[in-house]
Amino acid sequence: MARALRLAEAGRYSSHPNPRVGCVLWRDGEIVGEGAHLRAGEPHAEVHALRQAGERARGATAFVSLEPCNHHGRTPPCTEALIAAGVSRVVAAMEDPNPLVAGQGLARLRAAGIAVEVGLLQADAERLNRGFVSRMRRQRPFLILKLAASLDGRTAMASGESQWITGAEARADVHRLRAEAGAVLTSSDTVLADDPALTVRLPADYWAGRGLAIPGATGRGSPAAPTASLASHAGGDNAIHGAVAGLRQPDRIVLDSRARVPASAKVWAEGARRFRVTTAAHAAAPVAAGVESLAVEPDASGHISLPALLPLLAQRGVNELLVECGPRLAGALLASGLVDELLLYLAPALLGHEGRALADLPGLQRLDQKIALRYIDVRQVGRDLRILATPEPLSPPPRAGEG
Ligand SMILES: NC(=O)C1=CN([C@@H]2O[C@H](COP(=O)(O)OP(=O)(O)OC[C@H]3O[C@@H](n4cnc5c(N)ncnc54)[C@H](OP(=O)(O)O)[C@@H]3O)[C@@H](O)[C@H]2O)C=CC1
Ligand SMILES: Nc1c(N[C@@H]2O[C@H](COP(=O)(O)O)[C@@H](O)[C@H]2O)[nH]c(=O)[nH]c1=O
Repeated sequence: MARALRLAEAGRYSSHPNPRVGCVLWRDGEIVGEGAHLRAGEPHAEVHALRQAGERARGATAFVSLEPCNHHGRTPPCTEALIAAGVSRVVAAMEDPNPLVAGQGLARLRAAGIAVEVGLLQADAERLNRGFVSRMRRQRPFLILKLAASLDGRTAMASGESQWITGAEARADVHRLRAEAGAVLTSSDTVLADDPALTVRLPADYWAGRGLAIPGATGRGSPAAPTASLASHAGGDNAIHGAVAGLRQPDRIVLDSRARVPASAKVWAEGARRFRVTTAAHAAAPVAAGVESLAVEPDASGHISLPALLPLLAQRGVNELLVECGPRLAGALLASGLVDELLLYLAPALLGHEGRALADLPGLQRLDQKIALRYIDVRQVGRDLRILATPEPLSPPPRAGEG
């Protein structure tokens, strides 16, 4: 199963909106077939593994990182393929949270007389597909808030100047996060201040240095284009040995309640799905060609209602949402309890008290109102520190007469 999970990693940058899935077929003490799901619409991991195994699949055990599908989607059901191939046992790391599958795949296999087990390395499997799991179970994407700051927590100078606070390695790490995410979200104010591209721009040697060969990654300096080709390897059915599928560019989403972002903004450049989110009152305002305009009701502050927006993004297939914004939206997100993970890049520099804060959290007066975090991982990336933290659940507001 550990091998199946490693194989699933091959789809980390490409399987979106589908989950990352790997499959190993095991018979008489050896691997007879293996595969990974690389792209929506292309064969599932089980199909690749069965093709590689051929007749040797008969009587084999299939280790799959996710319950095999039992429905006709863009490809036929994997359950039928496993049954037809004569597999005798299926071990799945987790049930598929997709309501179209949700146990039915395992039930179908059992009904066909196949021995079925579920739950081996389940926590790893859930972590690998945390975005897909969030979209299916919570009807919203897994939300990662990324911020870059100086050691004294400043995200920009008072003038708004912020490029660059962190170094090249840390910024490359952010591009890797973008490549992994289904979508990158920012705000009107950040677009107006920075005119960000929000693209993945990583040279081929970045990936090669990580043991990954990504066809379509570019030579140093030029933008990475999405690619449809796969790396191939001798003897296998799909590209899974130390390779991942081609890069895709994440969707770009701009919160722009009053439709202030001009059509000339770099974020609207072609190469990915693009969404402008306004309030209904501004939904008809002109928008750049190829950009879908979404209307969401404002919240009490007059801005886009964040809890109302996230299900719309889930409906559009966004599994993991990376937010790259300034202190006001960051504060609003943290205060709303919608942040699943905070990634903070801290530069070895001090920018002084006049610089912009990390997160504006108006109304905090008492220590018990703090946004509490838990450090998950701390490491150095180039010259900067990278802190991965998760917010603790928000404490309920004090009742009248308390505090
Ligand atoms: N160091 C870093 O990591 C980064 C730094 N920056 C810097 O940050 C500065 C911009 O920061 P800032 O002005 O705070 O902008 P933000 O990126 O925090 O965005 C503010 C905008 O977000 C929207 N917004 C605010 N509150 C809410 C809410 N409660 N719900 C929904 N939407 C909300 C509003 O858009 P609307 O008005 O359309 O409703 C508002 O104008 C720039 O100088 C930029 O260079 C930017 C990104 C990253
Ligand atoms: N200043 C700053 C960051 N700023 C973020 O990067 C965006 C620019 O993206 P792009 O145009 O695609 O390069 C910008 O709008 C802001 O969200 N990021 C960092 O990792 N480190 C930094 O020091």
